[in-house]
Amino acid sequence: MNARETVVEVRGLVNRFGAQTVHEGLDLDVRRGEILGVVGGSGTGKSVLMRSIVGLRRPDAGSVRLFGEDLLTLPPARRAEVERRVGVLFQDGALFSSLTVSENVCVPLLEHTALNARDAARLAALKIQLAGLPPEARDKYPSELSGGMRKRAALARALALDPDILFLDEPTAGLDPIGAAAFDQLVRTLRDALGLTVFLITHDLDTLYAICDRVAVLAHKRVLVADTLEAVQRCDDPWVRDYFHGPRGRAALAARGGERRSGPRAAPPSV
Ligand SMILES: Nc1ncnc2c1ncn2[C@@H]1O[C@H](COP(=O)(O)OP(=O)(O)OP(=O)(O)O)[C@@H](O)[C@H]1O
Repeated sequence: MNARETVVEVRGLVNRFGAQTVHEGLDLDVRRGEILGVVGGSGTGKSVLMRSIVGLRRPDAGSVRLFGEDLLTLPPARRAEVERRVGVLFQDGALFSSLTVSENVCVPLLEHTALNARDAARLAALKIQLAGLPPEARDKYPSELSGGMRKRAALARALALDPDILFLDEPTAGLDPIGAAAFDQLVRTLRDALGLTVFLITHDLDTLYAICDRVAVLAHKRVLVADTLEAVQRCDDPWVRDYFHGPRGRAALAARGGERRSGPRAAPPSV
């Protein structure tokens, strides 16, 4: 792994919604093989940043390069090739409610590969297993799953096409502490085993401490700092101070020892 190779390069990003400016000259690099935690107060534009990177939103200015390519200027066939290297888990999971877990995972396989239905279902079964779901989950509908299982089903779908980079938008939100810890470890195991790069939006301090190599803080319409957790914590910004050194930040820090995942998780700071 070349830790310095950049797989996502965002430069001078500007995103506006009417009179509201969400990003103003935002720069960010994501390096191959890292788990980058993306944090920031509610509404600072973490999801909009993710959508801009994966080509779901055309920014008002600036450039986004994914694997060296600007998705928005690529011809459709080339764009589809790059998109195949990207797995996305949206905040709400975004599973099709009328399809079973297996059918949900088959959707990208049938859309982007020449597999027939039977082979797609076989491959989907492997992805479902990889995401830590039992075989009996395959034929269940999303409404029949727990929140944690739904996240895993969405992860299985995000992994369907063997992506090189995984975008996860608050994957542990709403999970109980043990489920959240297990999901974190699954993400790290997948990164280690598959050599994935992970862009992980979170409010969860425990996730940052447990699995992130670097942390990017969104504030003041840009990335305030992107560095190791230790370096970020030294950043002299009021939001960073409150987030990391407020009561919940201290609780998460105190839990960093062996008991980190067995005790209560720090709740997200109110933002
Ligand atoms: N399609 C849209 N139309 C208008 N405004 C939007 C749209 N999408 C996002 N916004 C606004 O952009 C801002 C950033 O939204 P975004 O969802 O990226 O925030 P976030 O940092 O992910 O927040 P949270 O942590 O609460 O999920 C918000 O004020 C939101 O209302």
